[in-house]
Amino acid sequence: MSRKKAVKGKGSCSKSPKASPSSSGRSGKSLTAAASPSSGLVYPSRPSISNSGEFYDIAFKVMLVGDSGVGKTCLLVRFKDGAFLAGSFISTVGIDFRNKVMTIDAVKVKLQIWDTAGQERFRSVTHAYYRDAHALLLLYDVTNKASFDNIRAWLTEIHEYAQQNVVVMLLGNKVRQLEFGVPFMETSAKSGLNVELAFTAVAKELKHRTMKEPDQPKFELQQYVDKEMRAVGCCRS
Ligand SMILES: Nc1nc2c(ncn2[C@@H]2O[C@H](COP(=O)(O)OP(=O)(O)OP(=O)(O)O)[C@@H](O)[C@H]2O)c(=O)[nH]1
Ligand SMILES: [Mg+2]
Repeated sequence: MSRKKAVKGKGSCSKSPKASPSSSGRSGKSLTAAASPSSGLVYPSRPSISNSGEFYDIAFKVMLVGDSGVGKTCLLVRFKDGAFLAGSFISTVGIDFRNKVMTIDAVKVKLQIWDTAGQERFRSVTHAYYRDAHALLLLYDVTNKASFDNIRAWLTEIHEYAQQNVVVMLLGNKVRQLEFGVPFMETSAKSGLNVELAFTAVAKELKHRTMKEPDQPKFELQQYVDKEMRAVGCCRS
């Protein structure tokens, strides 16, 4: 299988407005070029020159959808650049994309990730891109009930505009928002998700408080939970 180089898109997390498909900027140009193959799936046959210079074997289009403010742009920036740009919220205008090449089972997989505007007024723009998407990440904000209540409406749109076999994943974002000033984690009594961990973490905290050794570092409950979740790939049942 021959390899192709990935072409860079751009994006930012609440930093600058995104280009709409009609814009003439760099993003707008990338968008036109990337949107053209109707199958969406790309099996490159020969290498080509690009900005990012990364080779890949196979490419997929992934779309981020969900209410405005749930954190789609931030999630993409975190995934692409490993950074969280906190600060004033600037809503995405239209649609934009960024590429990331990952190695999955020794295969270089390029994800072309489309960051859509959650605002209602851009819906007709984003609908046009659903058809080519191989996967949709549907986000809600765990601190915003309305964004969760709207999931059903988003799924209706997805069923209407996306391909039938599109991969859909629901993501509850902002789980580290500690606005109540207490450690936080998500659990599921039904699946068992994180249940063991929740009780273990509390037991550890209590034990450390009770049996405090003077030269031992302070036990940080949230840090422990984060570390354990990372160690098991986030989810334990
Ligand atoms: N605490 C916390 N804040 C977040 C998180 N993700 C995003 N935010 C904040 O939420 C706000 C909205 O984030 P965006 O990523 O711009 O939201 P969006 O879904 O792209 O919104 P639209 O572009 O309007 O559709 C910003 O102020 C971010 O800093 C998170 O995981 N935790
Ligand atoms: Mg955005």
